[in-house]
Amino acid sequence: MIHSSTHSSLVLVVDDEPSICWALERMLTGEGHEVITASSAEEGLQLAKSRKPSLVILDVRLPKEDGITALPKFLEATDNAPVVIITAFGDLETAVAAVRNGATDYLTKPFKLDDALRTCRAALKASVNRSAPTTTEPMVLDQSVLVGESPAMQQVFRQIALVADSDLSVLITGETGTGKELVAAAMHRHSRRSSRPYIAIAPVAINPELIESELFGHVKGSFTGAVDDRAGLFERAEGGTLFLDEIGDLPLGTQVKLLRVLEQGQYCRVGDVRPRTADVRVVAATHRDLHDAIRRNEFREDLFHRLTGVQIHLPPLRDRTHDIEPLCRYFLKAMNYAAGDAAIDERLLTSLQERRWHGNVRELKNAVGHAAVVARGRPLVMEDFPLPKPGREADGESSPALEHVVAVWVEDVIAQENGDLENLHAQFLAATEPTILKIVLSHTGGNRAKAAEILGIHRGTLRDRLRAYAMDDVSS
Ligand SMILES: Nc1ncnc2c1ncn2[C@@H]1O[C@H](COP(=O)(O)OP(=O)(O)OP(=O)(O)O)[C@@H](O)[C@H]1O
Repeated sequence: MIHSSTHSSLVLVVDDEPSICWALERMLTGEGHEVITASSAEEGLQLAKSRKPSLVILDVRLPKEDGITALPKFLEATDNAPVVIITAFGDLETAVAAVRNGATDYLTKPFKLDDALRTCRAALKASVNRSAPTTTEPMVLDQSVLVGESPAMQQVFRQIALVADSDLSVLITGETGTGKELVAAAMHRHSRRSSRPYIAIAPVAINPELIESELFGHVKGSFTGAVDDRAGLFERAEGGTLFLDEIGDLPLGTQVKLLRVLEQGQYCRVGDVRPRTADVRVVAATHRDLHDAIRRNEFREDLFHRLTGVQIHLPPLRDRTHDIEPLCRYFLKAMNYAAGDAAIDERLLTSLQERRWHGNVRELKNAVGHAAVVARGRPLVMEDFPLPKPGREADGESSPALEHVVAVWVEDVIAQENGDLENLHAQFLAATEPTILKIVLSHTGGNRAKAAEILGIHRGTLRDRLRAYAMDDVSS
């Protein structure tokens, strides 16, 4: 429940949709404010000059001059009153342009009145300490590479726009392939650090013994192989942004040192006692549940709080099916696909929206690429798409941990058996099946009929398998 504000203010709403003006007017007069409305930027500016409102709510899509272009004029006309931008076509570039041009906040249609109210209240409160925007040059709205029309992505765009220019550390969460790295890059691109380096690394990809040296650098002779003084990533990213992917896999010892950088802005090269100062914004990402990692003592709680100045969550693609059409169109356009907009019809779209997409946007992107090659310029059909990536349907989540273990196992076998690799599938079954059989049989108290039912195999097959693994003694 939202509590009422105490002061009455004059609010100007500029929107060419009467229903929006009406809803906002009702909401704000209910709060004790006076509301005036205009249906174009020109009309709104006249009112802004003559009435000097304390808050302007400004739509982006207006009949003649658009809201983003008109925004600096509203700031001038109202002596920097807060402006909340509203748009039905919120994309990242619009959000960033709005904030750059001096908007206090950003709302995407359709919005909940409660959210709008909260935003207006915060904007009115902020108006007291408001200073002029640093730039009044309208930002060029270029093609966004972070595609999304779903309310969830609109919320992500809004968060990026509002925090891009701050130095708050950011934690981006979401399943694999949801676009975490893309969000980190967008945040850097739209920050005042954009002319400085953006460095992305995944600590899991680095030899654990070398992580600290990679991050902080080392001095000559500090360990075998340290033949020279070497700058680490913090030093190389000076003034810019460091993106740490899969932060949940960072060793505990390194977590302590990272915490120090975040808290004190200082670090030492490995083997050196001289602290160095870091001016680096850290953006981290993880697909893991860090609360769970904290419970298991695998992740430091203090570091978690330090990293989450702001948390941005990217929902799985199956929970934002609205994004599937614009993403497909974007990927096809990027490939210059001949069939253009006709490439996807309603039927295909429905089938694509029904898929689980366990590999999220990455899987969709690869699938569209595959389909485009198969279809060779004609409109796409479902048969052109590769089979779905398997995932755990039971809880609707893929299991990256399991995937990882399997990947490590397979790669190990390949590395060990180098030349004479054969029967890999049988080897994998032999390595994993006894465990499954043992656990299911113990669950059924040794009842084979029940176990076969749970496993979804014939009782005779189960008997043969147990014999093959010399597990005959587990029975009933
Ligand atoms: N909203 C989006 N618009 C356009 N492309 C996207 C979007 N989201 C993801 N992609 C594309 O999908 C692929 C995967 O994205 P990305 O690497 O950012 O995901 P991730 O969440 O960091 O994955 P992982 O956890 O596996 O590292 C990339 O090719 C990226 O360009």
